[in-house]
Amino acid sequence: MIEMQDVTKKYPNGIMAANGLNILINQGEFVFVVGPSGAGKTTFIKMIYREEKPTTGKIIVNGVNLSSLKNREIPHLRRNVGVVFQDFKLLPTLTVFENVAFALEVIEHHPKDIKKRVMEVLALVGLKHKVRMLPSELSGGEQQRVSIARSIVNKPKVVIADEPTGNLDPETSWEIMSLLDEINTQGTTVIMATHNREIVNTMKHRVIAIENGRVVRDEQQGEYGYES
Ligand SMILES: Nc1ncnc2c1ncn2[C@@H]1O[C@H](COP(=O)(O)OP(=O)(O)OP(=O)(O)O)[C@@H](O)[C@H]1O
Repeated sequence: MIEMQDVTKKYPNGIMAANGLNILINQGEFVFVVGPSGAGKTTFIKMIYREEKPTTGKIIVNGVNLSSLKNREIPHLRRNVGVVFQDFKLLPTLTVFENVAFALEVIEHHPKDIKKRVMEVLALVGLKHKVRMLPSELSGGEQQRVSIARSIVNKPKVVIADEPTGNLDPETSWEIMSLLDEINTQGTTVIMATHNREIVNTMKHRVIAIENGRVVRDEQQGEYGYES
């Protein structure tokens, strides 16, 4: 359901952030993407939601070949691919409710349906009681919960997370991981780039290691495999 065929990515400065990626990720998998700093993890993730285009090669997401995707079709792709960032990327002037509703409203739902769906996902992430608050009034872990709620509000087939626990303490990181695990258990594919050794080694999911833009390891129930 996510497939990369001979994908390369050369940035204008000449850096090859992807150098012959061939990867197949099936619906419902939970995949950790690991590797040293600068290895190409973020580039890999950005190419899946078309934030970056590959220089050569083919990427297929949910049956859609991203190379032939027109710009006007990108919003449709983004609704099927939820994205979670290390720094949350919430809109600071919008409330918790509005941040989540904003992601949904683009599909022109009835206001009553919007409210129902937003409250449903905020309940799932345990934040029903903070709907009127602004992101600045929340802890880091709570902000990440809002961003997870936003990522799943359109019931995407895939959630991709780039270092979602990078700004969080260990306990809060585990709370976020159990949420992502729950989302995965319900059938959503989860792809997560991380430097967190303990999380990778404890959760025993598929591990894809990238170094210099190449897959150097791809193991089921894999280990983090680096020192830190
Ligand atoms: N927009 C860009 N323009 C030019 N070079 C870039 C750009 N984005 C990333 N790079 C380079 O591509 C390489 C891969 O970067 P990327 O961010 O994908 O690595 P990463 O594995 O996510 O690193 P980290 O673990 O530090 O987040 C790096 O050498 C980086 O400097």
